[in-house]
Amino acid sequence: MSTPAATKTDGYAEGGARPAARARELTKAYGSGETAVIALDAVDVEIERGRFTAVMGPSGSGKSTLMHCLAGLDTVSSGQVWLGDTEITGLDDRRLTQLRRDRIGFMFQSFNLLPTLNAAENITLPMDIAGQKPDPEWLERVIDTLGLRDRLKHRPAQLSGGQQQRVACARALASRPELIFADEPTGNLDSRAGLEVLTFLREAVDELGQTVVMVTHDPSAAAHSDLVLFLDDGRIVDRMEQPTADAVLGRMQIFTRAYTAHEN
Ligand SMILES: Nc1ncnc2c1ncn2[C@@H]1O[C@H](COP(=O)(O)OP(=O)(O)OP(=O)(O)O)[C@@H](O)[C@H]1O
Repeated sequence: MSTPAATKTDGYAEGGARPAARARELTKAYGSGETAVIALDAVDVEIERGRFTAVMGPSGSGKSTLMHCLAGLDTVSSGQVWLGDTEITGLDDRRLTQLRRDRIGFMFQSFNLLPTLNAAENITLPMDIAGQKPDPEWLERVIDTLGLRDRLKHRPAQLSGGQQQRVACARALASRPELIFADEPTGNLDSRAGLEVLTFLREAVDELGQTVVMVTHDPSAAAHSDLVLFLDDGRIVDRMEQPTADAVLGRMQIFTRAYTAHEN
């Protein structure tokens, strides 16, 4: 059954739970003067803890920029960003790097696995670099939830695309981050492997209590989330709770129609 898009359009969560991340009046411009591109235009958003949020919108609408600014991977032009209770706008590089390392897990379209390391070594690599010890109980749980138990000694070349992405997912989860950002995590996968990854992200939220933010172009991927935020032209223009692929597709088509009407 399709869920109609809610009328609330400011991207703010209902209720009072402490958000995993939030931004206020977040503006990001690339370049300056007449050639400046406003990638994000005074965005207010809250990422709810323990939920799976998808970010959708046309190409160039600002999805990746929003994710990068929320994750402290990119500087903002104005406005404020918080990770948990910590305001990250204004932090120096050293503290920002530390905060990202301690609190955030990343999954990108390219898995960024090291070919010479086996799956187990790839999973713990960021923690090894940081000189941190994974919580063994947690790591075991992640490995089992992701079905990687019998693949731990395999190198990336000996794994399927879906298995490689699961290793990337386990790596993102290994340090038990407060927040996982996934940028098109199914973009390079066939539909079966993509479904596996989405199922595991869902399980990370439902069974492991993680918070996930995923940028995607794919309505059926977004249907695995709890909430879809729609971006257009650097603004959050809509949100949809309990999305279905059909409802998301219908909402995306409104963008396409708007552009076509604009061009004609
Ligand atoms: N480094 C950059 N320099 C200049 N402009 C940029 C840069 N990065 C992004 N932009 C511009 O900012 C806007 C938003 O880009 P962004 O990558 O966030 O969009 P997106 O919604 O993720 O797009 P896509 O779906 O195509 O990946 C676009 O107009 C883009 O051209």
